Amino acid sequence: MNEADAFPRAAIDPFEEEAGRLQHVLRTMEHALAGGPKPPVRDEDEEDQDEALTADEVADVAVAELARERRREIERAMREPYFGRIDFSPAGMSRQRLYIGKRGIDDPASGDRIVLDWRAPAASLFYSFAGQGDEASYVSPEGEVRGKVSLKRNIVVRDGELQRVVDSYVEGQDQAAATDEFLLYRLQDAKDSRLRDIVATIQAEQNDIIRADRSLPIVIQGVAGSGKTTVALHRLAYLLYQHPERLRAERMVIFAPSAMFVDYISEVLPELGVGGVQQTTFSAFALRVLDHAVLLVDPGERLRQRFALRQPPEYATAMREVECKGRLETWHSLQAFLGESEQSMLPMGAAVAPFGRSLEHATIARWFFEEYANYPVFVRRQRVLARVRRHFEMEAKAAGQTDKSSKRKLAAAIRQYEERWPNMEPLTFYRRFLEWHPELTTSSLRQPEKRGARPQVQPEDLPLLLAIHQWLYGIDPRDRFDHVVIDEAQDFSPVHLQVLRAYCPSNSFTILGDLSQSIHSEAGIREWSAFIDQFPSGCRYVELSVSYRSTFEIIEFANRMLRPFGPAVEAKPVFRSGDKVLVEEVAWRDRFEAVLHRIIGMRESSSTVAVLTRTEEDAHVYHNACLEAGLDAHLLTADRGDYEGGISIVPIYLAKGLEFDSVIVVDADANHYNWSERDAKLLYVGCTRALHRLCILYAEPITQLLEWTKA
Ligand SMILES: Nc1ncnc2c1ncn2[C@@H]1O[C@H](COP(=O)(O)OP(=O)(O)OP(=O)(O)O)[C@@H](O)[C@H]1O
Repeated sequence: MNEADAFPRAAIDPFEEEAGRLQHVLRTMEHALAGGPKPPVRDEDEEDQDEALTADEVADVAVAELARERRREIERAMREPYFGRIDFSPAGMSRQRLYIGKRGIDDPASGDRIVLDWRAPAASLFYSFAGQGDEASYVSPEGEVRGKVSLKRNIVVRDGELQRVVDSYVEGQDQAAATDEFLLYRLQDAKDSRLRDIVATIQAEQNDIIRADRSLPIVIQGVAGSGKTTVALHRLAYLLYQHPERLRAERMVIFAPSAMFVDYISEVLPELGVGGVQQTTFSAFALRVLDHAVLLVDPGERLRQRFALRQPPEYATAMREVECKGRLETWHSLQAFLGESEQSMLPMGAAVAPFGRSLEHATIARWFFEEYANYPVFVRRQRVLARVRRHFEMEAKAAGQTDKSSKRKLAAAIRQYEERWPNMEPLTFYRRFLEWHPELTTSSLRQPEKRGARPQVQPEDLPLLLAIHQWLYGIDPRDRFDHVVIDEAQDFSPVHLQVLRAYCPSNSFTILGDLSQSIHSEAGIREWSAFIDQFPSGCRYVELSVSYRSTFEIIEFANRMLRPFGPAVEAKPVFRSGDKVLVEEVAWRDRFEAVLHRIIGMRESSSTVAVLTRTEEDAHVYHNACLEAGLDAHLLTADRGDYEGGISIVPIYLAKGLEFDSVIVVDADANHYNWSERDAKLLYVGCTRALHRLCILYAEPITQLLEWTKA
């Protein structure tokens, strides 16, 4: 796009200039639509005849579908063809006006690129240029391109109409304030029920992560609301654009904390034009790989126990087990156990052939332990059995024993030998491993199995079961990933990562989380080094400290909650001021009335409002109160797979990762929140869910955690 300016910019009002340009781009796109290949209209009879299509017809259908998709893309892009412009003069060359959009657009007549895809190398200028001096550069496939920027402009187009033009940098003018103006304008919007893309306002530190080298694993510690999840999704879209030959969407995965969260983030990638990326939870992935041979003990029950106000006595033991199962030492111990188990995998004695020579144990052992040593155990078994079968068949042939009854004898001998091999179910080995470690045996696995019922395991058993599955079966090529994103990674254990690394041999990982939000502490990590150290050949570590979600007042308030509990990376708010955080005492008997009153007030200006309770039991009670008052409120519990927006009643621990325009934290009293790091983190998570308004209700005695913040 080497387009020289048609008009000297100073003489033209930016809005008028962009309105003219927009018309030109829209006309070009209309021409592209009118001139492009028209998909043939198929009648219903034809559609019914799919099975009878010839190869040429199949190819025609594929071409027609491509044409249809291309038209749909252009129609979508016409609603918002671009969102930014940067005027850049590469050294020794004339000025280029670069328009940046969600997708690249070409002028079909001239072949010129009139809009750059946001992921294109030159588009990086739009995100990395922060207006300190006019020098800028970007890395193109040919090398670094240096030059000067003379204009950076944000442009809002909705449904093909120009709405707003904000210059965040104009050569020779002091524009420092305008840099944030557009971001603030975007952040002030009320959000709907889904996470959205941020292509128009990606910040320099986020851009750096999105475009980071795919071959180096990256660990990101980001404060609440710093855009971790959003950035990870944009990174996937970027990597796919950048490496179309090496990466496939279906071989990329994002591990999210819950099915509800998967639903909440499900629209970002399609908005970015990316389909097919796997979005799942670790448990769902593990159960699928294990072919659902085990059932997960109700995960909701574990959460209810973990966040109950008073835990049963056996809870502490269960949590010690969780912690222990996540330690790398346990994984190493499992590997040692599996190494030893290998010795007992091969049946003792010879494979006795019905005709001719039998096979000595030593020969079979050489195959199993030496020749096939690099294969997973089950594959070794299959290869050995195939070789034994061939040997038996050859011996029978040599002995002239090829009639029907000899064949039957042969088959029986092979079956007999096969039956001497031990059972190769991962769970069998896991049970034996637990016998080695009685301190790790969960009550669920100790229970006698009902006939035909699938055994139940806890979430922390799954990584170890997967490790055994890998040892037995290796990795199915269909389960290999080109890139793995782990969100809320502070709740993953070192063993989770150790096991996942086998599914992604390229070590292309994006791992993100926030240690200040680690409310499942026994299950997760305390330091990022627990992950970083697992990549001896290098791993990048980045901290994101600016929170884009919440107002200045909310972030300041939430930060105070954690201060007594040691060093944490504190969130820095974007200077977006809003309402004061309201901390209000209510009489215990009036608490429902107070909440209803607040919900109704907040709902006037918020599309999403959440009432955050300390326990799931409380969430049920508040939900009932809302229903009785005629409010259409949704109860979010651990087994829910979708998130609907509107009014939500949620236990605080399930709200992690979500956000709401307004949040009411209820029952912030000493009975519900102790002076403890875990409860401080719970309140921190709750407060940082709010974008615009935060209200905290308590009945005396107020929790010390709040008392402290008031001091
Ligand atoms: N550059 C940006 N421009 C506009 N909005 C942004 C930007 N970065 C983040 N946001 C917004 O901030 C909010 C928080 O983003 P996100 O949920 O990705 O953060 P997070 O770090 O994963 O938060 P948490 O750890 O609290 O779950 C979202 O509404 C997102 O759209």
